[in-house]
Amino acid sequence: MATTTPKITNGLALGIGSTVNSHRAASMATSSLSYALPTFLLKGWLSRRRAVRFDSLVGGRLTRHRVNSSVVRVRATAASEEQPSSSAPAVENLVIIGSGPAGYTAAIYAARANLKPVVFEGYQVGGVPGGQLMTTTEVENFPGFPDGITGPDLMDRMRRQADRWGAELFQEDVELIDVKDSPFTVQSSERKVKCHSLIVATGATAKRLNLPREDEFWSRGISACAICDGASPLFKGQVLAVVGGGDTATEEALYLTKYARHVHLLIRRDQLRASKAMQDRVQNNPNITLHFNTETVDVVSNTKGQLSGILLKKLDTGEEFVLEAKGLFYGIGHSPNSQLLEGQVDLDSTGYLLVEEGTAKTSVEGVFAAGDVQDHEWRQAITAAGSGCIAALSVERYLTSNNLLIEFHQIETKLPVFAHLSKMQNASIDQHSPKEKPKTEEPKKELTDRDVHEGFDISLTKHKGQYALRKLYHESPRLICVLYTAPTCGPCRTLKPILSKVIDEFDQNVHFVEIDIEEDQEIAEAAGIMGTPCVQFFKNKEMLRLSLILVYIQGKPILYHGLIPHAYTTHLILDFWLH
Ligand SMILES: Cc1cc2nc3c(=O)[nH]c(=O)nc-3n(C[C@H](O)[C@H](O)[C@H](O)COP(=O)(O)OP(=O)(O)OC[C@H]3O[C@@H](n4cnc5c(N)ncnc54)[C@H](O)[C@@H]3O)c2cc1C
Ligand SMILES: NC(=O)c1ccc[n+]([C@@H]2O[C@H](COP(=O)([O-])OP(=O)(O)OC[C@H]3O[C@@H](n4cnc5c(N)ncnc54)[C@H](OP(=O)(O)O)[C@@H]3O)[C@@H](O)[C@H]2O)c1
Repeated sequence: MATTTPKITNGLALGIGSTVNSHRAASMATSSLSYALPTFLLKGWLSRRRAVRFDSLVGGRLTRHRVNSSVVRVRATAASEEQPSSSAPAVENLVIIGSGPAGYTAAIYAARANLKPVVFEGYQVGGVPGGQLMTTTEVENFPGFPDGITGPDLMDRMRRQADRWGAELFQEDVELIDVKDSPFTVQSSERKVKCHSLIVATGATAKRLNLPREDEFWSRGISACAICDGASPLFKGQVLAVVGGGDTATEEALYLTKYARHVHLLIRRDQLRASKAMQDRVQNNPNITLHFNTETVDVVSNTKGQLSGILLKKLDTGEEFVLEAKGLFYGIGHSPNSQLLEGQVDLDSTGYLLVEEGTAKTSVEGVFAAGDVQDHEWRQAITAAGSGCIAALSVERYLTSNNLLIEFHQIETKLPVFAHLSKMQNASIDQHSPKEKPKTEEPKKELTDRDVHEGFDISLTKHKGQYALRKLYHESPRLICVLYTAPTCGPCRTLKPILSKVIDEFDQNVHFVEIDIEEDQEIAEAAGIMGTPCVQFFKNKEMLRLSLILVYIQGKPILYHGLIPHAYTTHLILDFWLH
């Protein structure tokens, strides 16, 4: 964090240390591979741009402020205390790892207790930021929403609530923790944080079947997210299969009936594990066939190399046969995301974090666990949220009883200094912009009647829909970035605002088009989209094979099973193409 020389303004010593330190917006492969370019998710580029810190000397006391949207937080230390040097790493009260219902609930409680929790929301390990509910449609059992709420909406509300109360949110993966020495160390992809307490709320990740040909057809017929990929042209009007017998599998089967000709549910036992309500729904749906005692052995392909069927084995008779289907969706449960904790905290034999019964306490004092990572039984959004609350309240007690707690008071402020700082923050962001905006604006074209009718204006950077894409494909001299989304796709929501920010930086050099694959099926089909979100780039009527460029930029092979797990940044990709 670069801190400028403090200057005295109205009795405040201001040292602006914006957290802006990078323009990177790294990409992440999630579910689909389109030509050479896989699905993208971009890192929390914005999250590093939000905070402005300053210190003040008022009445002989050093006070640390942090301006963050509507809140100034004030940390008061006695005048006699040694003042921390700006380079000395502070020890945080609490770090929370995870951004599902458990992580955000813990963040809300801890922030309201003035602990100023640091939250690592995750980026590409352990699922999507926002957690498992980002991959579902309606959540009908979370109290307070009598008409239901979509998973992504619910998570968006929780995030905003945590943010509003001053939790410090970083969309980064935690890569390493050390809880053997106190204070603990938490190392993310971007920073190292010392803390007195830790809440692990890393949730769980969808399991794979590990079929012999799984890698070959992953994102080309096999998917673990019906909500993300079900609407893609590859699956529309086709016969599909879902494997699993729990709530996830039954929900996915029901969802897929919206698009598929017929759905087969492949259940390994002679009964479903799903809740009664879900069992009733699948059993009463004429578009779903249930196959009990059925093991999924492998997938088979046709002469064109497309997935064309599923090799099944009847466990009661031993008979093997091929079921014709164009897609296979996994709904076989989740494994706890506890790899980080191995060797640090006690886990059970299946990897779940062990907690003292009825508490959030793990085997290490000061380390607490919440949500699915410690719960192999209930695994619901509300139980995860509840355990997040318990963990945060436990942390508060722990810090108080060990005399470690430093309070960060929340002051809702309309102080002039806030407005002043906001301006400085914006200035600081502009200052850090990697590129000057071009001095000469592209001349606006005259609008034709058709343009007006369709609302198309080529001088604008951002567009929507296939008409715009066709026009730009033929007429735009710029790099065209196309984002394919689906209305129910949670990861698309995570990606959109971040990608939009990256596009803003390259404003006059790029055209951006969002294609809703449900609305513009034809173009999604022509583009070979197999899942969402998916990004493609075009220049001079040619699609750019970016994976090759990514390899070239990084100077080492980064393709992994056809996806880019930790690729270079879209920012750099755009940079490369623009220069
Ligand atoms: C398709 C589907 C539908 C569901 N529908 C419902 C429903 O309708 N009602 C209901 O009650 N429950 C539902 N559930 C279950 C519910 O989603 C989970 O019980 C709940 O999300 C668990 O919350 P969590 O906070 O423990 O973890 P998760 O939601 O799994 O979140 C974990 C978070 O940790 C982050 N993370 C992981 N590793 C790291 C790391 N190293 N660094 C930083 N961050 C990391 C991930 O990015 C993720 O954000 C559903 C589950 C699925 C899969
Ligand atoms: N609407 C909702 O409320 C909702 C929606 C989704 C999830 N959830 C909750 O989230 C939690 C997780 O649910 P889930 O459905 O993801 O997981 P789950 O309850 O653990 O069910 C997993 C299913 O997959 C089967 N399975 C596991 N491994 C398999 C394999 N290798 N081959 C074939 N089948 C296999 C299991 O079979 P067996 O039964 O034989 O073990 C089981 O039927 C649950 O607590 C659930 O209630 C709730």
